[in-house]
Amino acid sequence: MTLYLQLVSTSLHAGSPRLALLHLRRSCEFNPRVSMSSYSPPPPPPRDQSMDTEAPNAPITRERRLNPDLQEQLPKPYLARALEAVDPSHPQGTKGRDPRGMSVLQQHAAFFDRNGDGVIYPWETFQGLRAIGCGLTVSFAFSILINLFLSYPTQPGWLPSPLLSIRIDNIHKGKHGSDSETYDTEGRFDPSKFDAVFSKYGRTHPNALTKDELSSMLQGNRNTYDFLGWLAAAGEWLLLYSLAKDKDGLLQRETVRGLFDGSLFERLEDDNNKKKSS
Ligand code: HEM
Ligand SMILES: [Ca+2]
Repeated sequence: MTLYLQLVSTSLHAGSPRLALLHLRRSCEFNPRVSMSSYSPPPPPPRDQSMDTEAPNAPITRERRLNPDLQEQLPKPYLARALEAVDPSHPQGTKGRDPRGMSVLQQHAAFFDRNGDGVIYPWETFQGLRAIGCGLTVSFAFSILINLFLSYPTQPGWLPSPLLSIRIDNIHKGKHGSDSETYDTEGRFDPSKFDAVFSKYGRTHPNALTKDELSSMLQGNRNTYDFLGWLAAAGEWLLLYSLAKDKDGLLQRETVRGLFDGSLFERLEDDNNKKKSS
């Protein structure tokens, strides 16, 4: 092509516009031999890294994976749900259950409000624990511990409750650190955090945790120096594991989803009543 353009200029200088025109047309014609041999593809555009969930220099991000396709499995997974504990197989939450206007965290606690007055006394926690199949000693110890821990932060004012009552309207104030962050600060259910429990730690089964995986999760969720949070989270998850693991020793995703909205407690109570009456 450069050759033809040179010929155009020579022809013009030689006063031959027709010849110049001919060379100009040739220069514009497609010449596959020339173009194939000298063609080099443009460099690929730089790879878009903005969606990466793994950083090469932070191997922990490769070890504890996120599910990059969650939004194809559940609408708006980033949106914390106030009333329903949703996941890809339950996009509407627990079917046929009335949340009674309560946040997902309130529903979790309300199972233990045995007379439905919005307040949980230690003996109600004890009765609730007994109802879902906990032994006498465990129920006694946990009812004291849970009410000791949650009573003061959930009171409406500065005064502590002498009877260690827990107020369900303020239960979000009982949140502690080193948890899975599935409940948000206001007690909603965050589907993306719930999914991360299993994408990060469910290595042997995608939708369940082994005992060892549960222990790694408890370690992984630890915030620095948050000793109370470590203890509380360990107490919650280990009690859950002992109550609701399946026959293979796995903590199933569906069991944990039910834990969050409290429907698991209702199911365990039913199972326990059936066992007693048979
Ligand atoms: C069998 C009884 C119970 C079990 C197995 C249990 C288990 C759990 C688990 C596994 C969590 C999630 C923690 C995380 O996201 O890492 C949790 C959170 C919570 N539970 Fe329970 N729970 C029980 C009873 C109660 C009771 C009686 C109350 C209060 C009345 C209560 C209040 C809370 C609160 C406030 C949270 C939020 C903690 C946070 O995310 O920081 N739970 N529970
Ligand atoms: Ca009550």
